[in-house]
Order: sequence, then structure tokens, then C-alpha cells
Amino acid sequence: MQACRPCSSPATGLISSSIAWRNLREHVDGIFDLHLKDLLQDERRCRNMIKEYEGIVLDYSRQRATSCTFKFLLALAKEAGVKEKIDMMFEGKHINKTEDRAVLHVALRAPRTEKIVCDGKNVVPDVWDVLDKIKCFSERVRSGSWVGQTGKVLKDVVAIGIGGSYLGPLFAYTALQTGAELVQLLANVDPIDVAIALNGLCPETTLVVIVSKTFTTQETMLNAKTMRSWLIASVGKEGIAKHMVAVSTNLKLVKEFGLDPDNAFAFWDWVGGRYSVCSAVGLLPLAIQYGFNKVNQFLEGAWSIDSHFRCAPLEDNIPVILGLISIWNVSFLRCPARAILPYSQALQKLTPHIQQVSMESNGKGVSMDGRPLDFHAGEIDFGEPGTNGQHSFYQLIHQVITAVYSPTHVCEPISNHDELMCNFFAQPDALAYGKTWEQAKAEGISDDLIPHKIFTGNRPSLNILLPTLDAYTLGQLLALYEHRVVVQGFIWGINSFDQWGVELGKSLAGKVRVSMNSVRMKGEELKGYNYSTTYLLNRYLKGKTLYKLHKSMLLDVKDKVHLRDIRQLVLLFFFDLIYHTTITSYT
Ligand SMILES: O=P(O)(O)OC[C@H]1O[C@](O)(CO)[C@@H](O)[C@@H]1O
Repeated sequence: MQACRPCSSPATGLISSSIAWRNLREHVDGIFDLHLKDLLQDERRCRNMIKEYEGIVLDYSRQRATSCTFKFLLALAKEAGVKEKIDMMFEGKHINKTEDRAVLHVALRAPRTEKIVCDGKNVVPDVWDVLDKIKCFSERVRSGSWVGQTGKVLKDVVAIGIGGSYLGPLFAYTALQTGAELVQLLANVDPIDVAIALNGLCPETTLVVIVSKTFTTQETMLNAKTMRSWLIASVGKEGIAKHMVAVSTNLKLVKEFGLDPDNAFAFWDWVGGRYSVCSAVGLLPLAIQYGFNKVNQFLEGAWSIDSHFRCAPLEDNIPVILGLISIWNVSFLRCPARAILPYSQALQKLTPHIQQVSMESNGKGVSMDGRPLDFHAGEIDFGEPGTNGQHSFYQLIHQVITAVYSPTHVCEPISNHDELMCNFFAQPDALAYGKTWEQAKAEGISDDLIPHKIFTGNRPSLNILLPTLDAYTLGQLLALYEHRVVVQGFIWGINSFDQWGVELGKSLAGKVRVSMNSVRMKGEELKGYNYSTTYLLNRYLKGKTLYKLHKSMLLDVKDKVHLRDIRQLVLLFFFDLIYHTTITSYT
């Protein structure tokens, strides 16, 4: 095996041209066939692969790596200038080069006395101006001193947003849920999503929060208009000021929408949508539902990891280690998929949020300076809370895809958690060790069944153990994953803070929207699309007559069905399913 002689090299072009990268290429060939069941016998190695910070335990000893591997990975981090890039981020430098913006979501959770400068200005006072406004507004709603247009206390809140304006708030909101919810989160433009969000609500006692960084996202603005009409029908146009507030960077469009700028909670261009949980995007719904004290704890937890990320040496820096593990698995072991499996039902929305943070950040094909990559960047994130996932897709993980398994578990005092913990501790070893022919034989499995009941194992995984799940550790968990994604981008040399690919889809949807209106309103023929899109669009537009039929069926059913009865709501879904199935099979 090659002696581990990490060398540095002048970075020329892509990181893959560096000596540090080439050292890892040679190294992976040398250790590729090592098996975890052998690596796990080396106690010193395992001990060195367990790190702790403020009670959080990271165990990455089930990674297909030796101690030497991490020496090479740390050399790669140095080669990529990870420490310097972390400092540049905290110093407010415009590291998001394609949008010429700073990346300062860490400023959102900085203590009031902290100083973080962006373009010559300390931004922390502005952050705390908004936090104070959130505290004041949420306390007025929660105490009932903020009432609706007809003088009634507001009992329900609908927060409208999509992408980072939905997934992040939903993750944090769900994690802290312990009882009846006040806040509903509405994202999809599908009328069914709106119907579910409005189910049983009364406009006079409802507050609508429009969450959109740009205040231009079609789905959000369509839902916002639907909700505005719903409110006006009951409380009149003059009632909007008491029933609708906004969270956005675009206060001009907020005003044009007809909202009072005093009812807007601002944030800034140096906060990316998927990194905006700690802005009013996530904090306003959280504060209204759980109170501002919980928000404070959440911010303090995130800031504790920010401080660790900024100050800890690379070899003890948990977000850096997590990022390096991803690089090792994706770029060297060719394990592109990562299952995020929180062994805590409260974290059921962690994976959907991190899916966006990770895949929208690092799903890139060119380097920061526009050079096409000659390696794969980004990873495929998926998952469900454990043990649900075990009864869903673990079979494939054991068999075929070498997913990086990163279960997150919360230690909780209640003993009935034991069953969950048994699985939390068992699964990583099942993935690592697998089962051999000899073991199956010894268990008395018949020869014809043995091939079906043996597993190669050697599936890498890592464990994150939280001491408990509260607002503080939730903030820590969020920051750990945010910084892990950023470290990957720093090493791959890509821009983890823009999302031009999504913009392309949005602009093409705009073209289809115009065509649909021309066909419907002016009876024009479709033109300017390829054969397949033209064919499908025409079938859909013709098929819309079937939708009208379905819609009248839905309305008819709604009249008969008291929507409060969830069984009957399932009936509505059932109709919907028939329609979509029909249409799908039809088209
Ligand atoms: O908050 P906005 O501006 O409505 O954008 C919603 C989402 O759309 C995107 O711009 C593209 O998915 C995300 O980055 C963002 O979180």
C-alpha cells in the first residue's frame, strides 16, 4: 500500500488537477478492496474517527477509509483553501461570484453584539431590528392583542412559500411540534394543496404570511392571490392589512401587491433561499407557533456550530469532516447517493430540506470560474425517518446502491425509544458487515436460499448522535448540514450559492404559460415546440374538458361532503386520483 505522503501543489485550474486529488486517486485504488469488517477491528482507527462537540457525537468509523485516507483528505481541503474560504464567507466577501453577492446566513444567528461586515457595513444591527420586529409581532398575535378586521383573535396562520421558503420552515416547525398546530404551510400550486390548507379555516380569524425572497415565484404569488381573494371576500380590501404580512427582500413588490410595508419582514440578498431558515422566512412562523424564546434557542444553537466551524482546526472540525466524507464517497468511491435517515419522527422533514440545500447547491457542472468539471459534483440525497425507511428502501441499500448512510439520532429519556435505538445501532453494522455464506450456512439456511440471504456489506455509513432534540440542538443540526454542503462546494471549487438551472425551468414554464393562454383565449395553434411537447400540450389542453368535468364532480362532492371529516377528504383525494390516473393513462 502506498505510503501516505500528502503533498501540496499549486492549484492549477480544477481541483482534480491538483497533486492532493491525484494522491487520493492513487490511494483509493490501494484501499478499494478493504472491507469494513476488517477496518472496524482496528480500535485505534475507530477511536480517531469519533469526534464530539457540545454533546454531539459524530462516529464516522464505518466509512471505507483508513487514517491515512483522512490525511489525504485534509491535504485536499488545504489544497482547496477551505479555511481561507470559510474566513472569506464570515468576512462578507462576495463569494457567490455569479450573482456578485456575499453569503452571510451565519449573520442571521449572530449575537446582538457580534460584528459581521458586508460591503463596509455591520449587518448584525439590521438582523436584530428584524428579530425585534418578529418578537413584537409574534407576541401580539399570540397574546391576541393583534386582532383581525372584525375584531376577532387570529387563531390560524397559513404560511405560503416554496423551495427554501417552505422546506426549511417546515423542517424546523415539524421538529418542534408537540401539540396542536396553529400554523399551516402551503407550497404547491395544486388546488388540492390550497384546499387542504384552507380546510376548516375562517378568514376572520386567519393570518396569511407570504414568504418569498424574490416575491416573483409563480407558485407562491398565485397562492398569495388566491388567499388574498379568499380574505377580501370576507373582510374586505381594507382588512388585508390585518390579515396578510410578507417576508421578502423585495419590499417594492410587497407594496405593489397591496401590503403595508410595516407588515413586511425583510431579509437580504446575502441570504440564499435554501439557507434562509434563520431569517424571518423560518423564524416568523416559528415565533408565532412556539414563541420567540424557542427562536432564540434555535439561533443560539446554529451560532454555536458557526463558531465551531469558523474556529476549529480542520481535523477536528465536524462540518469539514462531514464535507470531506461526502467528497471521498462521491468523487473517489463513486457512491453518489446518500440516505439521510433521522431516527426521530420529529425530524421527518430534515431530509426534504437538506435535499434542497445539498442538491440545489452542489448539483453543478462548472467551476466557480465557469470551467466544465471533469468529475461529478453534488450527491443524490434521499431518505425517510428510521425505522420507516427500513420497511421501505433499505433492501436496495443492502443489496445494490452503496449509499452513504447518515442516521441522525436523538437520545431521549423515555425507554420506549429503545426499539428505535436498537435499530439505530443495528443498521450501520448490518450495512458494514453484511452476511457471509458461512454465516448463513451456520444459521441452517437451505442452500437454495443462501444466495438470497447473504449480503456483501461494506456499505459506508456515519452516525450523528444528538444529546436531545430541542430548539438549540435543532439549530446545531441545521448549521452542521448547511456547512457540510458549503465545504463540499469549497473543495469541488463550484458555486454552492446560485441556482441557474432552476431559473431555466422557470423561464421555460413562462413560455408555456403564454402559449397556453394564447390557445385558450385566442384559439391559436401551438407553435415553437418540438413534436412531443406539442403533442402532449395539445392532449392536455383538449383533456382540460375532462378536468372541467372532474372539477364539477369535485365541487359537487364538496357540497355533499363536510370537509371537516378527514375520511371524506380522502374521498376527494380518491376522486382526484381517478382524474389524474385517467388523465395520465389517457395522455
Ligand atoms: O423565496 P422565493 O424567491 O419565492 O424562491 C423560492 C425558491 O425558488 C428557488 O429560487 C429555486 O428553487 C429556491 O432557491 C428558492 O428557495
